[in-house]
Amino acid sequence: MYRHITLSSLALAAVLLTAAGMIALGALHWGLLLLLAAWYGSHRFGRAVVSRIAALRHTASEIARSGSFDLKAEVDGGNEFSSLAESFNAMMDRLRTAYVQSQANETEIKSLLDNSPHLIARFDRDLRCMYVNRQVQFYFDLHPERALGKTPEELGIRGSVRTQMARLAREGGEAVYEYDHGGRSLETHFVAERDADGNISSILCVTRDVTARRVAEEGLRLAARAIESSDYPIVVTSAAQDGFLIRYVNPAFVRLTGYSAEEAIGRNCRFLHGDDRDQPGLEELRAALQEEREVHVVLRNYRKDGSRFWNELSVSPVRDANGAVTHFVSEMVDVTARREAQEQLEHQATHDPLTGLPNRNLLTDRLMQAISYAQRYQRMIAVAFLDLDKFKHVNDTLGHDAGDQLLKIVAERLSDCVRDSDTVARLGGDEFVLVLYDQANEDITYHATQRVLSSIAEPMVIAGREITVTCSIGFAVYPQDGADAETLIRNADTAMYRAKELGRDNFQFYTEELHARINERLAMETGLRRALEHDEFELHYQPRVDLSSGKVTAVEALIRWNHPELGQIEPLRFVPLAEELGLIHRIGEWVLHESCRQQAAWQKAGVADLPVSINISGIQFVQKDFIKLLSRVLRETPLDPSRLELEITESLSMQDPENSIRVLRELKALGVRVAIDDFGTGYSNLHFMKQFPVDIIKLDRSFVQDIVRNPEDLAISNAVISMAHSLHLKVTAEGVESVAQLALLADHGCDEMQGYYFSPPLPMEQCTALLRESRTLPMEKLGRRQVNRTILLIDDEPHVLSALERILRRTGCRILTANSALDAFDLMAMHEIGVILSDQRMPEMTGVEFFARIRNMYPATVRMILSGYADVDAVTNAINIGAVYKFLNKPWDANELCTIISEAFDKYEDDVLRLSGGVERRAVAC
Ligand SMILES: Nc1nc2c(ncn2[C@@H]2O[C@H](COP(=O)(O)O[C@H]3[C@@H](O)[C@H](n4cnc5c(=O)[nH]c(N)nc54)O[C@@H]3COP(=O)(O)O)[C@@H](O)[C@H]2O)c(=O)[nH]1
Repeated sequence: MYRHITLSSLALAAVLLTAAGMIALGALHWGLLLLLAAWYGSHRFGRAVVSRIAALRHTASEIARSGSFDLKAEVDGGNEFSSLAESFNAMMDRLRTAYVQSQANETEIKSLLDNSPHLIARFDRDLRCMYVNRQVQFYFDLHPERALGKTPEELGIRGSVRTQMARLAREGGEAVYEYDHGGRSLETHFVAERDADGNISSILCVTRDVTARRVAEEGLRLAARAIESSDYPIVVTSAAQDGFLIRYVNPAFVRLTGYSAEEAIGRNCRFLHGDDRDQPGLEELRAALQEEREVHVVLRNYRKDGSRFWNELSVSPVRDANGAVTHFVSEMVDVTARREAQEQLEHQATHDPLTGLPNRNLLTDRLMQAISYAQRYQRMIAVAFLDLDKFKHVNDTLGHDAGDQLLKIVAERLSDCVRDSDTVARLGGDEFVLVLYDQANEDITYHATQRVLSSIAEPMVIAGREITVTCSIGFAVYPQDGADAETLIRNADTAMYRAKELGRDNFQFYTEELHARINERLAMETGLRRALEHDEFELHYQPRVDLSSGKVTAVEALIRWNHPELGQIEPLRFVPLAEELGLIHRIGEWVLHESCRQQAAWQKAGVADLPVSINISGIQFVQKDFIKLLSRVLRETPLDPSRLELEITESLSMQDPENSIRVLRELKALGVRVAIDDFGTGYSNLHFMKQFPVDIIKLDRSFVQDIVRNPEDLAISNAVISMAHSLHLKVTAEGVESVAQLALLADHGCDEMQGYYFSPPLPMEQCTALLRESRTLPMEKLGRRQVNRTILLIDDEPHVLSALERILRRTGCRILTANSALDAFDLMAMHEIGVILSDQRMPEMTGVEFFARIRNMYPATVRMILSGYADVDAVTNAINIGAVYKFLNKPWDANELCTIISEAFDKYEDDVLRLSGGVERRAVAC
């Protein structure tokens, strides 16, 4: 029984184990039913075990009913049934563990499938949906349960996809298929699954949405196409760690730079900068690349052929998914045309269009910069204001084109005269400004100025004619003459005016005194405009004297301006200003009227009937209706035209000689007398002089001033007198101040004199008195007195002179003495001297030097040196050139000296005779 029970128990255990196995496989329900069946089967094993088995069965059926693995079989009694119950309980524990694990796995798989972003489905061979995860909701808008059992068509899958699935279900294999579904791009991976026998059991489908990827790919494709076909050059470079090397260039880059893609790729973009590395944009670009940020710069780049272009460059970093910069994309825009247009505009705003030089704006800018530099480093700057002399004349005579050409040449010459670092600007017209930086001293400025003056004065060929212009320059120096650009330019301008006043073709530095003069000029400008209305002008009269009779032959009317504050102003200070201001016509007319009126008054009053001469300004002379005006005034006064004399300067008459001839002829036709004033200072053309219908030539004061001592002045005066006489003109010497000048001029045949020696210009009343008393020049003053055999002794030691005088009295000749060479000149001018005995050592000049001059002025004189010292070279030279006849030593032998002097007079008389071509010896009485 026991064995039977045991066997029964074993059979039961086997059944239970089988049941357990079934349970373990997940068929718990069925296991319990089998257990009950086994239990019924074992009923036959006896009633003894019935109750235990009943208990065990009860436990098992409770477990089956409740599904709870926590119920336990009773394990008491210590027999086989207890052991069975224990095993039962242990089995249930393991079943519970397996069950829990299986539940967890199932949940996990379901969760994985449901959480997959892809749609996963399985179809059976008949293509009915067996399984689908919950993504079906997203992809096909279906609840998963409603999809089960559906065919692809019922799920909306048709056409080629459906055909593909059917093929796989038939033939097996796998396939990837992309298709459009409801506007989205889906990609499904189909796999035909096989069972253990290798038969196709199902089709597994994994579908994913590739819309975003496709859009991105399309975007990339379009971007690549756009970049390739873009007109703007595009360059992609690597990031810093890879050395910013070019990875890509588009065709527009190739077109712009001339570099092929192969030549550019792998290089750093810096090859596009050439040697032009010092560009502000490059600094900015480098900083932006280091800081991995966008940047926009404009650079000068160079093509493969070396030509320059302006590149407006925009660089942007490209970042990867992690935000790290991997590349830079640069877009280039060729802005050369725009830049050049802009540069041209800027150039036009800052440069003079004719010469290309900086204009006033740029000049002021540069000067301001220079001043701040000079201030910091204690340097000097010279500002030169330059104005061409008589540029207007070139414009008027040759035309504006020629004037423009001249200005361009001047601009080039000025630029060549200064350093590259200096500035040459044109302010307009014929005004230029030079800024000479860093002038260590005035010497440097002086040399630069000399260069400018001589360079401008070089002849130039314009409109087929060679012309020469000069310029006047004024300087102002920083810091002493001004602390700002405007003041410096203004003061340089002031100095330039001074240079003009001083006769042009020179330069002047600005001074405070000049400033005062300019202020005065401004005051004069204002005053001059109202001077006529306020009756501030007056005429003074200076007599002219005939040198053969000593009588007054004419009076010259000279204007004076009685300024209410500045007092009496001489004409040289205001006439040029009146010319400049265009007031000279009215003033000239007043002078003409007043002088004619005065002459008529003197005539009427019986004071004198002499011509009155007036000065005519160049502007009046070329005035169209000048002759008409003259006739009117002569008529109104009324005045006999022969009683009016007009003085025109030599330089004015020679400016346009043909026109002068025409006007002078008209004047002559009117019956007016004409004098050429300041003769010798201009450049007379004798060919024209011959044709000038004039009456008098006035020898300029500058030659008269030094005529007694200066052989050249004497020679010029002589030449003027000879030339005038050969043209049958009279000569008036101007500015005669001394008897010596007078004597010498008379001796050389001068016809008239005017000067302080006889009378200064006098106010009308005083002149009337002079004329009324018929004052004359004493005749004894006229010409050198001729007394036979006159000797001149010259020595600065009075006792030597008296000793010589004592000895030479024996010779019977007239003895004149002088303590200096200068006194000797005067005596020579006034007397006819045959022999001169001079000391060698004198304060003003040596005896040899004195004789060299005398030889030129009075060639017939016999010149001897009497000296205690012998400068052998000088004396030998003097004897060789004929300046000295004999050299005598101190102390002298009285008899021998008298003999030598007598022989010297013989020689003089022979020479005079020979030179005059005469036959008679002049008086020889001693
Ligand atoms: N258009 C006009 N110009 C005029 C007029 N009046 C004068 N002028 C011009 O001014 C120049 C200077 O004149 P002024 O200062 O009057 O000088 C004259 C004399 O004073 C001076 N002079 C005469 N004698 C002497 C002398 O012995 N020594 C000396 N130092 N100066 C002397 O010379 C001037 C006369 O010169 P000139 O006319 O050349 O005969 C004057 O030259 C005119 O150009 C006017 O009304 N209109």
